[in-house]
Amino acid sequence: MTTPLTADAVLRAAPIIPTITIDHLEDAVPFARALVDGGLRVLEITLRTPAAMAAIAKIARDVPDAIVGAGTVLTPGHYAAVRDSGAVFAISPGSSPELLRANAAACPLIPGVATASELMQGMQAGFTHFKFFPAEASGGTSWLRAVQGPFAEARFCPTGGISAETAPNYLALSNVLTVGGSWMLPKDAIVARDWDRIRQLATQAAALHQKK
Ligand SMILES: O=C(O)C(=O)C[C@H](O)[C@H](O)COP(=O)(O)O
Repeated sequence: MTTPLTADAVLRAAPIIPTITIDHLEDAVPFARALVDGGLRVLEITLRTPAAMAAIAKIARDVPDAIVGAGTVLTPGHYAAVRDSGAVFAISPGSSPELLRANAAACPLIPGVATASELMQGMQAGFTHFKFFPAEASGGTSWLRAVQGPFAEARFCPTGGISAETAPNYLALSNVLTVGGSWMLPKDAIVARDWDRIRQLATQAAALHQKK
């Protein structure tokens, strides 16, 4: 078995992490290939559909350049299933004491936070890398700037309500390693299986990267 990537390496591997919901398992590989070909290799597959877990396993097997992880990891049970599915990382919109106790050695867990208290709980449990969710609704770049002082070691993947227009403002912050979002995945393109369009939108999203 290969050495697992750290949360830091996962979040530094691409400037933007698309948050992907897979309705049809047969879409998983062409969808992932389009994103990777466009320059977005870190993929968050949300556990919102019955196909999600099998989609992660298929992408892990068939798209070797992808760094595929699971999103919407809400419970230790989800985390354990994700770890066994071939996911390289697990990311959560929030954090519970039970989830923070998960042994994250084999598959880095990136818990979600939206308050200073949640950040303190996560850091006390040994985490330094977090999803900031829901980013726009929780204070956006102002929140991230405000926590730089008291929580200098914390690093973030802000997600939730971010667009192509606002992503560069987040990427300019020193405590932001990457930005998550679904703005480059329009529903009509997915339904039409227009993977060329997804690849073009991924290319545009990857170009937002400024200095990371
Ligand atoms: O399901 C999860 O684990 C989440 O954390 C939520 C997703 O990351 C956001 O829904 C993506 O945000 P949008 O770019 O606003 O679509």
